[in-house]
Amino acid sequence: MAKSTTWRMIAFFWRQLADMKRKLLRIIVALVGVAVASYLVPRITQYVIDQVIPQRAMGTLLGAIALALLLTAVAGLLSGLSTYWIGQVSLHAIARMRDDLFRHTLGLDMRYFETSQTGDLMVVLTSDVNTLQRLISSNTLGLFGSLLSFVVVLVLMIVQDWQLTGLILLTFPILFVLNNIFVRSIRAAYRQVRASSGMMNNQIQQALTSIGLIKSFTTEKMTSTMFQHANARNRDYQLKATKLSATFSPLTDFVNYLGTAIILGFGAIQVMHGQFTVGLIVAYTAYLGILQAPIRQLTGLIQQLQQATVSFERIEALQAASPQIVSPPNAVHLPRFQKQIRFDHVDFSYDEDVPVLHDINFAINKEEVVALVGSSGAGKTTITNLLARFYDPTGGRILMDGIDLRQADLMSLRQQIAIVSQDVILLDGTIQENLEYGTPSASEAAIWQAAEAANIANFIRSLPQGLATQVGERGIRLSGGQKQRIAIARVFLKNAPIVILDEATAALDNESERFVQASFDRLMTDRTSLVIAHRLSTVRHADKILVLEHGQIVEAGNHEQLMAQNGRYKELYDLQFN
Ligand SMILES: Nc1ncnc2c1ncn2[C@@H]1O[C@H](COP(=O)(O)OP(=O)(O)OP(=O)(O)O)[C@@H](O)[C@H]1O
Repeated sequence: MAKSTTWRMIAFFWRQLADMKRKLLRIIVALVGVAVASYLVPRITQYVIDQVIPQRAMGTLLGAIALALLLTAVAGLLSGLSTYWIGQVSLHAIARMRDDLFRHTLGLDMRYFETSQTGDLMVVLTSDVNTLQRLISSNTLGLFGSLLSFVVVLVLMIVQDWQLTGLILLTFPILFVLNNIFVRSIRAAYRQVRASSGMMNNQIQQALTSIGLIKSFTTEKMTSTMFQHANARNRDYQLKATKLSATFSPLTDFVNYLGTAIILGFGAIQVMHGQFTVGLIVAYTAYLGILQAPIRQLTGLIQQLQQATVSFERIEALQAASPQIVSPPNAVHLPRFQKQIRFDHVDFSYDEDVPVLHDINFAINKEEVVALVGSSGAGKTTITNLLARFYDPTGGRILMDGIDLRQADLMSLRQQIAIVSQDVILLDGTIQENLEYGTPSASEAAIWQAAEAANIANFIRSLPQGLATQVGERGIRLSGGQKQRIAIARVFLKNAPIVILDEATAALDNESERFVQASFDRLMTDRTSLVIAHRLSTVRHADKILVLEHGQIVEAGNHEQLMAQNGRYKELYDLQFN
């Protein structure tokens, strides 16, 4: 599994890089340049020691040093350029991937978001993508440069002295095995560190978001003790990882030096027998460094690769999630709503075995107000969810002017529906930005008109910064009623022919309630409304009231008719009235 994921990941990156082949070629040329230069510089050192010094050739010395400097400078320039180019290529690929993933996520069904943890999605969209970014960063791709140098230098060394080269290579398996052991144990350690950091973060997040709860139940001490435990665990795991690193570094240094010792010992004996020069020993010591670098990097890369495959699998899972609620291939563009919305024998369940709506039949004619009443959990919100096509019925159909919603272009449907729900969502930004959300082309006059209609214009005018006042998390605190009226003004601007209202005026005081109610009434005028009614005034004036119980319509009619029936509606009515 892990292996095939690695291949899929490589294939994925290859596709991402497909239109950047010319840049890749430039990078490879630069890296070859670096490899050749890093081979040549020690050769010059060798030449100076073995030829120039014995001959006391001053002119040659200056030339050799100038050449070495020039080569080093060129290698530096090429290496800098390749790092930058690699960064360019990989950052482009990652940015594109992040865009694609975000767009894809926004397009997923409501059901997907309701069944996934927001925290998990955040991890995929941020840290999993970052892990992949690290994998294809300059550091890692730079490994190919080191490998290139490795091969070039190795071949040239073998040609020069295969015996000594063979001896040096003896230390490499030890280095590789040592690295692998380390990588494996440090990975286990870091897994624990990550898990415990995650736990700690969750605790912090939960405490900050439920600070009111903590204070009112005076659970500060309990909460901080719990945090202390998590923090201590995290510290111990970190320490374990640090200990591993601390042990490993000197060990590698020792094995690395073993290589130098071999060159020194073997080389010195050869020099004594006149078969080797001092310069060659110096050059070989430099080459040893060039050979050792990729081995260290390689094990680092294997570690990153393993982390990245875990991330890649999660990203793939997100990519594989495909929305069911989409426009069909030959979608009908819904013209502006004309006559009637009809629920035709609609059944629905969120989970297969728990039916929520059963055989729902009703019609809403143009400019009518249809109210949904019934006890909590009866299915009122679910009906509105189906009308906005956040979900599809599991049985029956919903028609708008005779067109099945599933046949319609989704945009053309949702643009005709405005929703005012109980939880008002204001964005971090100015009042104006909140009002024109979804209608960015609105003129200032239209904005004020909508604000007037929603009974919020006077309040906005009373603010020193007016429409430019910041609201949301970092802005001024608005009352529940003010927030709701901003949301209503937003809906006025959208000017959709159909409104879904979840009248949540219960939480408001009388004064605010009056304001909000007045703007609701204005909103419903000349529009077609489906209202989850909590208040009697709306219910009374509704053209039709549907009484829902356990997902079924048990009574339907207007207020007078239903009162006369003396059934469930009257019971609910009396309950509220008394
Ligand atoms: N996303 C969901 N996934 C699974 N079940 C759900 C989901 N949303 C609602 N339900 C269930 O569907 C049933 C109907 O819920 P719905 O929200 O439509 O009721 P409601 O009449 O609007 O209630 P309330 O007046 O309390 O808002 C309930 O039993 C509820 O638990």
